[in-house]
Amino acid sequence: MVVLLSVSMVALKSYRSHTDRSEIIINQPLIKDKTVEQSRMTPRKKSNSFLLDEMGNEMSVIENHLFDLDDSSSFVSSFDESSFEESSFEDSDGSDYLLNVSSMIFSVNKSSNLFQHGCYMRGTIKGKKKLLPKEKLEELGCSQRPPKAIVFGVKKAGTTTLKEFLAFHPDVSVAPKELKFLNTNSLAKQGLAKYASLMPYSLPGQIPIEKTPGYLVRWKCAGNLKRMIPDCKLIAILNDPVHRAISDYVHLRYVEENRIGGASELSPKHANKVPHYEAKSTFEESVLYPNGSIKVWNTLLDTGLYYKHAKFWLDYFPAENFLYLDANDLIHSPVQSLREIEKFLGLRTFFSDDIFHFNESKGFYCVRYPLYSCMPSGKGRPHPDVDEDVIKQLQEYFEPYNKMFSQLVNKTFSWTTYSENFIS
Ligand SMILES: Nc1ncnc2c1ncn2[C@@H]1O[C@H](COP(=O)(O)OS(=O)(=O)O)[C@@H](OP(=O)(O)O)[C@H]1O
Repeated sequence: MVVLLSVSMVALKSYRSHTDRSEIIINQPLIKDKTVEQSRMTPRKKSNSFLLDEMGNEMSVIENHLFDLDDSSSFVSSFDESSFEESSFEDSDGSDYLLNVSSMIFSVNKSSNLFQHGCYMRGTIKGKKKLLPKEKLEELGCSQRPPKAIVFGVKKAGTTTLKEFLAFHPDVSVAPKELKFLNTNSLAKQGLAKYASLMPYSLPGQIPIEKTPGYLVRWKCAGNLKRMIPDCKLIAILNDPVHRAISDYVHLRYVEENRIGGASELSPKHANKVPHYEAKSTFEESVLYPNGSIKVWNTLLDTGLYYKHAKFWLDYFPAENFLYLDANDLIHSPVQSLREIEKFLGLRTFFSDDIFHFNESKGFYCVRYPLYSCMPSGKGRPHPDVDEDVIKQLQEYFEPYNKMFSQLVNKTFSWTTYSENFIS
């Protein structure tokens, strides 16, 4: 019990260190007669650990944090009462320990608006957002508005993570799913009102954003968007085209083998179109003919011709409407990428280092405050070992296009030039 109380103090301190208006109070220890260590070793049940939002909804935050705990073996092995107490009061580490606390329930004071985000309550069950009551929506001027900005590229460059990160900004309202609205002419013809009806609610001052990373390479989307939202801002995150192709290949094989949504990408009806996807049993076979020449028409590769795609879009929107980010920056310094977006969209500065923590086991930054959020399990799949000569051949193929793209957008990317030892 003594241990539980001391852990409670730590948790309280951790939250307070992050917000002035923290109203979070410890409600009660969940497991009264176990030590923290015992409870940490117990397989977690959803019902064992949750956070209540203002409206009394369970939030998945602690559940997610527990997932993290399983990854942090060094912490588990070094854990004991004294080390916990000793190190837990260090400022930056305190909140990490908070992530590992499973043995209590927090409740949020009803007067706190810590978990309100725009027209929603954030972080209700399974991370879903819950719309505010109707009267409140009216009072705040909430409505479904068409996007003012779109994350329009590129598939497998970290767009989901970017969207998840952006969703924390108080001045944006992000569509939780890819709308793919511009992909289909018949849908796009239904116009702005239809587009808006698919978007999340936003406050008058918020920027509504959707992310569909396929837009960049589907050229008809440019015309469809221009007709509806001629001043739309367009953001793309771009990774090394060789790495991207491998990631896309892994994704397609997974889709194919599991026959899940998206299988149409491999459907034979597309086989005569150029470009189209081809994912054979190995990556090498997918991108090279038996004689060793490159299948340039394969969407796995065509998508990485950023110069070609960006140039096409420039016929529809002025250069200042585009922001191209380097995926490696998002991986290594998410705040830098997000600040670039804030500047581009004219948003106030919100993102800072203490919002993120580096998840060692995933190898990526995740959000740790105000709610834990990390990439879903479908991301970060292991990549196959690709023949080094094939990698080199693809790098040689892409490099001239990478350079042309850099000139076009006046920016150097970490993958613009492949050095001798470039690791894909
Ligand atoms: N936090 C973080 N920072 C930077 N990059 C990250 C992060 N999380 C995931 N990833 C990488 O994103 C890859 C998936 O990209 P997308 O989300 O664009 O995929 S998708 O097009 O929506 O399917 C995914 O590719 P794979 O590793 O091939 O799965 C990850 O490498």
